[in-house]
Amino acid sequence: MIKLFRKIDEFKEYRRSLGQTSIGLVPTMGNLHSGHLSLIEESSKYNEVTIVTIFVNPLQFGPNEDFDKYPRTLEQDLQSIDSLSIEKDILVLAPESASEIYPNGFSTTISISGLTEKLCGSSRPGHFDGVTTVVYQLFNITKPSIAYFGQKDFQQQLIIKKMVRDLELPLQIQTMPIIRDESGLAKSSRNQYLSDSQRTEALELSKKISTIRELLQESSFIDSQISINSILEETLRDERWDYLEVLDSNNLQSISPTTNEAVILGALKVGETRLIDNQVVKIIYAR
Ligand SMILES: Nc1ncnc2c1ncn2[C@@H]1O[C@H](COP(=O)(O)OP(=O)(O)OP(=O)(O)O)[C@@H](O)[C@H]1O
Ligand SMILES: CC(C)(CO)[C@@H](O)C(=O)[O-]
Ligand code: BAL
Repeated sequence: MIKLFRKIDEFKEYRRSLGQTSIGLVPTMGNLHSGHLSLIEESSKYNEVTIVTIFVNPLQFGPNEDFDKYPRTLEQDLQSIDSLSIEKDILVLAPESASEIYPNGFSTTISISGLTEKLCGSSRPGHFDGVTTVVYQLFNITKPSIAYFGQKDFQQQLIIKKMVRDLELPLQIQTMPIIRDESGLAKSSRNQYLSDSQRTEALELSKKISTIRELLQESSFIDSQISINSILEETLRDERWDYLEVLDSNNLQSISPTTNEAVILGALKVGETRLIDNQVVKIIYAR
């Protein structure tokens, strides 16, 4: 059964009636695609009740970003969830206005330091404060046992895990693999801004990341370092690239001899659309 809530107070009352049952949370900004649906399916496999939140959070958008044009497609989203034919309960919380989440006078910011300054944090100042503030608020409202996030937003899921550890929040965080289309493009709501030729151009992102992954897999990190550095340097001369980096997947620090897993992260602007992607790879230090 799918049950839609547009008012937080009504949702909270229903949530109280559920008591201690296992609850999985899937926070989204809507315009659901197969990436989101994979999180919903995973949650409903392991939990009695799944809560999907659909909220385009104004706090995480910068002044010149796409908050106004971000696709809002609630009817279609409900149909997509329905088409999964999940037998367990799915609660969809889609607040009718931002004041449901941030009532008049709300003036708190949750701000995590350390992981938030680089990559998307550096090109989108304040973005992660907006994300952690809304996610904390959503955790508080929904009180899940576990929450599901996509690896596509790699930096985001690390930051959320850090928040949960630091504040000792009583829930688990599960990160789910990136769902891609047949061409290798990571599914993203923003893909729909792309023209056909831009979709082709967007493939540079996953291809470049794959090239670096292959280099890391083929040789030891020491051996591959020179070729990787020259790819990074050459790529970043092209202004469409916001970033392309190889970092320790645990803490987003530079790779060191104790790193056992790396993540290659990239952000590419295709026309007006900024897309992100990443791949995780085990590091080989010597052969
Ligand atoms: N391709 C994907 N595979 C797996 N999870 C995904 C994918 N795309 C998004 N998610 C996850 O779904 C959750 C909600 O993401 P969101 O609603 O921002 O979708 P999105 O498609 O990433 O949108 P955007 O285009 O704004 O980046 C996040 O945890 C995100 O990481
Ligand atoms: C986690 C999230 C739903 C918070 O608004 C958003 O950042 C997203 O969709 O990844
Ligand atoms: N999935 C990340 C949300 C954002 O780009 O604002």
